[in-house]
Amino acid sequence: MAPPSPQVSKAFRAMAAIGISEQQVKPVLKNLLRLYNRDWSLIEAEEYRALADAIFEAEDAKVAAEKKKCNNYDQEDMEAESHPHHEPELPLTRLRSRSQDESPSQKKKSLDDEPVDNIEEDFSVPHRPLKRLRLQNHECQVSPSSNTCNPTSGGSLLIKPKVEAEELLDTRSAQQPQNTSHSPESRPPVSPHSGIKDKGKQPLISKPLALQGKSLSERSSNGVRFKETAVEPGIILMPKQNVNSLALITPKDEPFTDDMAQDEVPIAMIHPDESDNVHRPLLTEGATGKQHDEPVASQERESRNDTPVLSNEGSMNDGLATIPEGSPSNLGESSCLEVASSPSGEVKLSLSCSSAIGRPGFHMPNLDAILKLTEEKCLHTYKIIDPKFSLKNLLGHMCESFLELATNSNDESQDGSINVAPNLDSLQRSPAWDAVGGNKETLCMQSCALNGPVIMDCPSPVTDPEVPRIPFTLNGNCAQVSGTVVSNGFSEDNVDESLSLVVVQNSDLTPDDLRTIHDINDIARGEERVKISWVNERSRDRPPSFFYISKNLVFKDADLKICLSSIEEKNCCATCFGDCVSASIPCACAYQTGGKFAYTPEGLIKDDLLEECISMTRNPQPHHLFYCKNCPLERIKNDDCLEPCKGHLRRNFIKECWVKCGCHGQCGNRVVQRGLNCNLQVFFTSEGKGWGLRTLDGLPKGAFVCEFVGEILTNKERHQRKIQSTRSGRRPYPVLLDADWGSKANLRDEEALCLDATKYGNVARFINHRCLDANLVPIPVDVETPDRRFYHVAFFTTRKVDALEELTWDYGIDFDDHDDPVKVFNCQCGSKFCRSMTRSNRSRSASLAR
Ligand SMILES: C[S@@+](CC[C@H](N)C(=O)[O-])C[C@H]1O[C@@H](n2cnc3c(N)ncnc32)[C@H](O)[C@@H]1O
Repeated sequence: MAPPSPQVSKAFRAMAAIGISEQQVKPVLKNLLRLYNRDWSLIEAEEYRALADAIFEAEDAKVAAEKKKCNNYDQEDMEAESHPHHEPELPLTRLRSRSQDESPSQKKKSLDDEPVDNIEEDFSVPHRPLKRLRLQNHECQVSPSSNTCNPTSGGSLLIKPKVEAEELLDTRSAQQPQNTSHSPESRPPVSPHSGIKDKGKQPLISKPLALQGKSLSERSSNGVRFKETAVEPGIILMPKQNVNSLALITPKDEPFTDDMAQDEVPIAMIHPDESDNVHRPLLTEGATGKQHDEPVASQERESRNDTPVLSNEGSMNDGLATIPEGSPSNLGESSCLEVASSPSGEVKLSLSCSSAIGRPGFHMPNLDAILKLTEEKCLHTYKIIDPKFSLKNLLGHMCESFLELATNSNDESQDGSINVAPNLDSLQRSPAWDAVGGNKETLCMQSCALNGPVIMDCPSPVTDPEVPRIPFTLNGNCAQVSGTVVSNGFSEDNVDESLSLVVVQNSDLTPDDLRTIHDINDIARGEERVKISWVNERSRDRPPSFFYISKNLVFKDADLKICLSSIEEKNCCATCFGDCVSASIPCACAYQTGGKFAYTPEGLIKDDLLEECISMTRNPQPHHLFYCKNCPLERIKNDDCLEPCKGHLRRNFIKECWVKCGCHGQCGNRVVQRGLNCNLQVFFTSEGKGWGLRTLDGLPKGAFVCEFVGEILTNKERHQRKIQSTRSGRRPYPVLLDADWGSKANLRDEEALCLDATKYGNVARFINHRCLDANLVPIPVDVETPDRRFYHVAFFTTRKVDALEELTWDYGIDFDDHDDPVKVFNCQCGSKFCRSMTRSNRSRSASLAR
């Protein structure tokens, strides 16, 4: 047993001095370390004040949760009596839950249940049995007994979507007492990749809410448990109530959630001075939509600090120069900030958020609430500690700065830092973009004000192409277009496009803009054998800009050599000729698939192999799993609280013939390497999933559709990107190549690889997730190297797929695993087995029961 680090011991001692036991300290400290990215100075500051606060709040919450629990139990007892035969309608997942209950993972004790002796171990490299087992497609829960490695085994695949996504608390957690009995019926459905989902098997403070402003949401039998889920960026999160601006230091971007239970108050808050009026609407008296006549954009000095605020004075229609500042790195790819000023010194700011377009359930939030929530996010993200901080003031400062810079002729930033070009999104929404095709002037439409997709008005024709204009309105709730209020998504019928246009010079287009324009007819830009069209029947959004590659490419550090010399006799069929699949005796390449070729002569994957792959993916058994002693995924976190390997799923591999084989290029055992051959289309989904991929032709069961192509990264690089993407707002879509990690002890970081299609990728980056019954299954395929640290991730149809049906695969997300660093989205897959859906159903019924 390794001793705890001196810092940990010191923290224990400091807490002991104020009467807090190590047992109380440990879980909170662990999570603070995570939250603070192991910045001990934050924890040690002010005599460990943050730590003490978090512990005290956790204790308070325990009491509150206890009360709630009692209430819920009473209610549930009543319900149980009135519905004694209620069964969840997910036989598959229930079945799996049962097996999970029997899994060794279930024997894991909760952190707080551990004897005091074990506490120290948590702060050393864990060589003890898993204290928590988690199983997902990518980070699977495993049995300690399965710590064996199968060199021929496949690996699990992982999409880690949107690390920058914001988190929501799981209201179910807040509303339901923790089920410690783990009865299968009471469990939520599990990830098809996970096989095991053991909620409540250990109390965990995944984030010290005292320092995040989050409320306590759940209490376990012997500790506090915070449950969170995530929501993708673009969704406006509304705190329910009791959420005040926090004046505290929070090292990570952990925004408030809209699932905060009503009686929960964020911990360690310092309430802002009410007299500060921080929650006054940014734009006053403008909620009527009468923007043409209303005065706007004057500077009204705030009494407290003399910063200008935005109010409605003067006409915004005359002489306003619009300066869109499309800065994806700051605002996210679907947002842009616009600054408009008039010669008389009036300045207005407008935030466009196109990701709200077409989002189901979109509604106009209250402006006060938006300001409040944004302030809270600022407080968290930027560690602003002044309780008087106000977004309104900040925006006022921005207007001031704009005026200063705009009127100072010596300031060089006029040409540099303020971009007169529209952002990409604006271009993409342009109805006239196709028509002008990148000519001297380009027309684009701006949409969406502070609070959603609002079409902006453009009453005056543009006369000077050097000064693009987007006269617009920001009235707090919605804007008017030609007399029609458009408040929720594009209402194309109502839009008078001529009034919503702005002239932008072609020279202002970024390379990203231009690339997107080139992609109009073929998103693959000729890189594939077939063209891939795209269509958006719901809005004017265009697909995101990225570099299309049809083959994986090493980014930098990946230790991957593809060389002929590594292909031995046994790895190829040098003596074959013609078509191996039609030969009477299977060649050496069929060895990996049990001496039978994986494909039929028609090029479909054979049914028995396919069914096995599907079953393994949807319902993995313990023997499908292995875990590494020193898991690269855990190691790269460089965490004091190094967790044991969460496990990896074995999969069946397909081995295709290749250049060292004697057969010809059209051999039936060369399917994936020939690339995609289906008529696919990228389209904008109607369910709020963004873009998706569909097939234009019907596909038979077992057909190869495409592979997941991207940059080959080490997981260390992935981790670094993840951190960067959180800052920049870009969304990484990595897929782990962890099939063979177990075959080598101490895999070096350069050997632990994954694929990232965020910037360089193929059409697979558009395939959305579907829980359990997806129509695609990913299968690892060996082509050019027997080294299974790298392989192709190929998608095959799990059943017959109709023309125009969306193609989906199960990312393996465990929507209930709030300890997972992957931030999940609000699943809209529509499957009756949707794991996210059943969770919210449970949440709803729990709240009904209250
Ligand atoms: C690999 S991308 C798929 C393409 C993506 N829809 C787009 O527009 O680029 C994964 C992202 O798509 C969205 N997504 C995928 N499946 C979803 C689902 N079932 N429900 C909601 N959003 C989904 C999530 O935002 C996720 O982070």
